[in-house]
Amino acid sequence: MSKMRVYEYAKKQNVQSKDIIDKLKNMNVDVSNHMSMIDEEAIRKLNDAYQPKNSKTEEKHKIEHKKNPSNVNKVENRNESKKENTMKIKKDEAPKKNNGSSNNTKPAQKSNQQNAKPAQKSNSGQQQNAKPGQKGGNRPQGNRNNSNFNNKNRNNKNNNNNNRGKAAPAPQPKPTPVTPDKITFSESLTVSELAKKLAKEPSEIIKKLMALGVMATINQELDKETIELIASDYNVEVEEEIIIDVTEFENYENNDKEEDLSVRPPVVTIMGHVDHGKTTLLDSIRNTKVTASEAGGITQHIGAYQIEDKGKKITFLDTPGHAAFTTMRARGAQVTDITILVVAADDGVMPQTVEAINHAKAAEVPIIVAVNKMDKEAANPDRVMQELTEHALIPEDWGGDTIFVNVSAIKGEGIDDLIEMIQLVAEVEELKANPNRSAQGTVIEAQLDKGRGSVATLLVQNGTLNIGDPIVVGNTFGRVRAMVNDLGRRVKVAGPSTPVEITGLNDVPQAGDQFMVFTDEKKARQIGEARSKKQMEAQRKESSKLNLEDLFNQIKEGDIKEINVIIKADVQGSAEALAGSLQKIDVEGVKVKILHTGVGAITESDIILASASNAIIIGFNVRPDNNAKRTADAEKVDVRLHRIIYNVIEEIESAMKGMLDPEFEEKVIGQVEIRTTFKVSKVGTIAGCYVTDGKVTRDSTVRLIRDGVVIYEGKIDALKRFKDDAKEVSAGYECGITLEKFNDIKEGDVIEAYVMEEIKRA
Ligand SMILES: Nc1nc2c(ncn2[C@@H]2O[C@H](COP(=O)(O)OP(=O)(O)OP(=O)(O)O)[C@@H](O)[C@H]2O)c(=O)[nH]1
Repeated sequence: MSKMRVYEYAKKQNVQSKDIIDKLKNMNVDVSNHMSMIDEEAIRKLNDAYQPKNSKTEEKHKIEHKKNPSNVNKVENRNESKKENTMKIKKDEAPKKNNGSSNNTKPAQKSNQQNAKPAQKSNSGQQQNAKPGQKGGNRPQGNRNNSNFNNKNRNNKNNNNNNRGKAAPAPQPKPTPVTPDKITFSESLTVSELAKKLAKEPSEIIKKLMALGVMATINQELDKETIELIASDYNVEVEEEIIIDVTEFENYENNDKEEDLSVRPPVVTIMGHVDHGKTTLLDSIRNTKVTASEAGGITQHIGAYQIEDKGKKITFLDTPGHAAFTTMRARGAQVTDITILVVAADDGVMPQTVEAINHAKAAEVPIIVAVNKMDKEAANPDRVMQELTEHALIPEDWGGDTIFVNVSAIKGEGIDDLIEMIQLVAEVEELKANPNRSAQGTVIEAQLDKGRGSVATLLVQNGTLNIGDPIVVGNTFGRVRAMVNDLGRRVKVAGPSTPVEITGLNDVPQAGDQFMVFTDEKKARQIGEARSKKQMEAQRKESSKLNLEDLFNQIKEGDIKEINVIIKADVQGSAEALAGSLQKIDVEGVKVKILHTGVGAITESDIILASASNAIIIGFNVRPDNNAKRTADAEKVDVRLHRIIYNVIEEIESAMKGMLDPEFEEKVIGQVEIRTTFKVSKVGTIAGCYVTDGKVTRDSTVRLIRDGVVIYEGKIDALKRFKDDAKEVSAGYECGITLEKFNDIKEGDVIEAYVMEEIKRA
């Protein structure tokens, strides 16, 4: 073809006809409109003009994409596909260039080398060919930049199009995929993913796995060991990429330098046996030190408080008891720096004293012993010391290193000494933090407040917390809206070891949850949501795991049914009380299993957990949010809302009774004596009877007893009174009875009639 019309050429170059007309006019080629014919010479000139410009246009596109931020995603995707495309082109181009300049990855290089031979052949074949245009299709694609080639082929429109348009499929045999030298993975790979990475067919991998004794399907996840095993079979190195989980607080580096650190107040927990005076001691310390200095301050119970003595602060956790201490530790929170072990001087070491010692020791927290109730006549501090030595708490006076302070919490005696000792231990411990960084710490308490929403007491352990800080607390997030200290005063900042009550979170976190401040709210939200999702998944996994284990237990224990319950309450205390009461319900054969307890409204995640584990949700003084309601309807989850614990217990108890398979009991309804028998052909033996006790009914089950031995048990075939069928015959009457498929009836036998009755559980 020697000539073509303007619009044809425009179409070929993917430009407007007008552009072609303009260009031609600039070249002094006379054209009038898009239908005008252009000759070979003009086409050549146009080709020259368009070839370089095309690549420029591409460049321009790229730049434009980068400039336009709204296109970010698109650009990334395009770049992705471009990358892929580039890889493909490179592989095919490689034989020609074969310098690996644009692709440095090993596998690609290998592929280059391997492909080198056939491609060279194809190239040389082309060189031998006098008319390259005729064999144009055989050339590896990517020729569009070769203007020479294009020019020489200008009379072959199809060829030209192939070369100019998308990469033409190379007719040369598809190069066999090359096994890479090294593959990378993170966490795990499925069989098909591994096959792809190794450039093998999945079936081949499955066969290899079979040979190793692993029966795997194509979508099965393989662990590191198996991946390594398979890869080593192909001499491929495996590298595991560790993906840093941004949702884990531990993954955030704590790069405080020594010079950034300054002394922080100690955080003290008081533990001891019941009634040994923990609460009185806490109050006593607070009263002597707080109210005195902060006259007029209305003390607030926010779960922790601070006192100041000689310019030095001490933070006390206001939640005495081992439960709080251990719950926090169980959640990975180490908040206590010093433990005060209260032992009543008149009572000595008791079981919970020992428990407290063990908790403190396990947490490696130094112990100060406060020997309390010294005002009592029966006080015997020496005995306390003596008993504690058995638990490796040896007083300094006796050559040990445990500080003992004698106090009377009720009289406020010895409190100053105790505080002095706390300061001393704190000094030895060199407790430090960096106040000039974003805050992190632990939740001491959290609850849902009717007016204020989620309220959490946070203990700042490092950094300084400010009003307005974007924060992630456990699996919740938000912005610190307001901060109130232990005196009920609004504060704007809270430094290390300070307890503050904050509002502004989207949900209620749990005691012991960690918190962390982030630079912006978006990030906080992202991380908070991701953490919540992660926790939900973990919970779901946990529940299915538990169910499996329970299944096993059920088999062992003999068909025990259980009722799965999720409790959401307005305060942690109610949730725990309810959980405790429900677990105490005693219905034989059924157990209550508390899957989850939490504080706050019933959320969608609760419903999903319930749905996944077939649980009932109990809302105590809380209600489901709208999302939760919708999901509950969709998932058909039973949500019960209550305000009185007793009602909940009653409801669950009856549910538990209803759940049981009905239990039947045999109830004897009558006795019948056989006085004579008749043999009737086709009917069998008819017993002529007399009902001696109760009655016999047509549908009762009967036992034929001879000399005290049951010789038949079954149904009545016919019950007759004289010649008529009877429904029932009562004591004192005669009747005729035939038994189902049983004729060996003898005079003197006794028929016992009974029914099975369902027993109502008490
Ligand atoms: N005589 C005397 N009585 C005390 C002293 N300290 C506490 N008590 C009394 O001991 C009892 C128990 O005190 P709490 O402070 O409630 O003891 P607790 O260890 O907090 O008790 P639980 O909270 O039940 O574990 C109360 O009747 C107090 O008044 C003291 O120093 N001297």
